[in-house]
Amino acid sequence: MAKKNQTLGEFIIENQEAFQYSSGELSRLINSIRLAAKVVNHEVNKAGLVDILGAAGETNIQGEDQQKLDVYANEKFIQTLTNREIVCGIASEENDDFITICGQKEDHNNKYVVLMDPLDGSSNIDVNVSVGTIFSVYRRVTPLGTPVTIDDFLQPGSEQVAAGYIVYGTSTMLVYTTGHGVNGFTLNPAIGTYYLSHPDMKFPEDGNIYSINEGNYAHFPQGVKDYIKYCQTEEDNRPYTSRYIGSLVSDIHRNMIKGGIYIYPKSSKSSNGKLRLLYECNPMAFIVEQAGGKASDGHQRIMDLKPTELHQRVPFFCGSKNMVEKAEEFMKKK
Ligand SMILES: O=P(O)(O)OC[C@H]1O[C@](O)(COP(=O)(O)O)[C@@H](O)[C@@H]1O
Ligand SMILES: [Mg+2]
Ligand SMILES: [Mg+2]
Repeated sequence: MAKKNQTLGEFIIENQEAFQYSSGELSRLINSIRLAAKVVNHEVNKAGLVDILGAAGETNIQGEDQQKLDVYANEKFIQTLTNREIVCGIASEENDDFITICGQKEDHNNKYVVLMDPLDGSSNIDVNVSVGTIFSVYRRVTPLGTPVTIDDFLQPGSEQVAAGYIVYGTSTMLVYTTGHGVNGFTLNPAIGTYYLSHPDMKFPEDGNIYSINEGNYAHFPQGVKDYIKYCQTEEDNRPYTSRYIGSLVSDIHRNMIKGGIYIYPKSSKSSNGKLRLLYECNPMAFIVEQAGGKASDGHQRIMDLKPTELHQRVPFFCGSKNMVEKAEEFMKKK
């Protein structure tokens, strides 16, 4: 049983056996993410003092202006994961294609691939609003000793062996699952150690917070418009409260603690919405489901979707189980 204030290191070792493939590699992988997150956290915390604010001057494959912190975080996570000899491939929001990691012995014998959003909530970096990092881990499907292929990355979310996020907010927290519940660890920056502050996190089945960028209302499907009206109607425990930070990690983290629903739907401006299936929606869906919540594209379970492209986007409905089911009812009607 997870002991409050246990360190992340202790927790990882103690729970290693629970992992079906436990041979220590996944523990080393989580440990390397823990380390890279500390390095990024250090930079985030002093963002105004060092030359890390603003655009980096490049655009990524999504056509977005990369922020300096996007590039910095991307480099730190790739470096740390590569140095630890655990991954055979990495895919990132900031890299057009996946990266093959052949290992120091160049034998392609590592078992895991990592997909990541190194810096989530980029539009909030320069305005000192919380941002995050999201990661998703799979066992490779191609034979050991051969270079990874796209097949190792295009696996349905239900095949994830671990997923998590780091939120760089008023405090820095690492929240993750290996399929045995969800646990949250808070970083004590003075000593650089994460402590178990949120054992066995549970997503309330109901809540009264809805999170959606209503600025796009005119372009939303009718089902979403009707659900927003439902949230705003004076009835039962409604109207709900509208909360939207604009950082996926922070919006879902808040809703997981308080109860609520986050929606980034498709719209007449973006036929598949904005969020990326492989390194935003799948990992958040794994965590949310492990905490008792629900995640779909408005119709189908996110983790049942068969990915076809590295950077594909999907509509995302995620949060308290009863609230997501209500929103899906409205989507069905239209
Ligand atoms: O500004 P919008 O259109 O509401 O989009 C906000 C959403 O886009 C994101 O910033 C996309 O993620 P990145 O910042 O990693 O590109 C989410 O974190 C957030 O929920
Ligand atoms: Mg993101
Ligand atoms: Mg990002």
